[in-house]
Amino acid sequence: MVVQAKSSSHNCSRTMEGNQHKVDANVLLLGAENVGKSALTVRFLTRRFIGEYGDIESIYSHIDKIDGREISFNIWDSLYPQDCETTETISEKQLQWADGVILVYSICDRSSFEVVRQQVHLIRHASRKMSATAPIIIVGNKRDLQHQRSVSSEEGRLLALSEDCGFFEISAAETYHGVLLVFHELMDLIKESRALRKGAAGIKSIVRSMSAVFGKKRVE
Ligand SMILES: Nc1nc2c(ncn2[C@@H]2O[C@H](COP(=O)(O)OP(=O)(O)OP(=O)(O)O)[C@@H](O)[C@H]2O)c(=O)[nH]1
Repeated sequence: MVVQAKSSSHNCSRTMEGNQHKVDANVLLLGAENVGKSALTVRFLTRRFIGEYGDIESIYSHIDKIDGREISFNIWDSLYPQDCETTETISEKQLQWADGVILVYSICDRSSFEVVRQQVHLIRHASRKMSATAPIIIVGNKRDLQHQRSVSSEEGRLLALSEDCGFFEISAAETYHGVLLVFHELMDLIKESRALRKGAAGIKSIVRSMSAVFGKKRVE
C-alpha cells in the first residue's frame, strides 16, 4: 500500500505491467461534515478504524487488486465547506478530476442526507453541462448506530434509484468488508462508464469515416 498526499491531479490512464493493465481511478468523497468520509477512506487504506481523523483534506494513493488486476486508486477525501452556500459545495475542478464519486451521509443525521440529495443533483446538473458521466455511489454510514437512526434504508435506496446511483449502508467503525464493497462496486461502475464512452467514441469515429467517404463520393 502507498499512502501519499498529492498536490496535483492527473487524468485516468492505463499502463502496462508485464502482461497486465494497471488501471487508475480517481475517487472523490463528498458529503457533510462528521459523516465519516475520513473514516471510510482510512478503513479502505489501512483496514483500521482509528476514531478521530482531524480536518485535513487530502488525496491518497492506494493500490488494490480486483480480479487479479491492479487498480491504482487516488482518493480525494474532501472537506465540506464551512459558511458556504450549498450550491458551492462541489468545485468544477473536483468534478473534472473524478472518475467516480462516493456521497456519504450519516444514517443518524438527517441534514447530512439532505446534503447528499443536493450534491447528487448538483453533480448531475454539472455533468450534463460538462458532458461528463462519473458514476456515483450513495453511502449511508454509521449503521452501527441503529438506535439513533433518522434516515431509513428505504429513503436512501429510493434516492439512489431515482438518481441512478449505487447504494450501500455500512459502518466504517464496525467492518472493513462493507467499505471494500463500496470501492469495488464503484470501480465496476467506472469500468462500465469508460467502456460506454469508448463505444460512443468508436461509433462517432465510424460515422465520421462514413461521412468522409460518402461526402467524397458526392463531390466526385
Ligand atoms: N459510530 C460510528 N462512528 C463513526 C463511523 N464513521 C465515523 N465515525 C465517527 O464520526 C466522526 C466523524 O468521522 P470523520 O471520518 O472525521 O468524518 P468526516 O466526514 O471526514 O468529517 P469532516 O472531516 O468534518 O468532513 C468521528 O468521531 C468518527 O469516529 C461509524 O461508522 N460509526
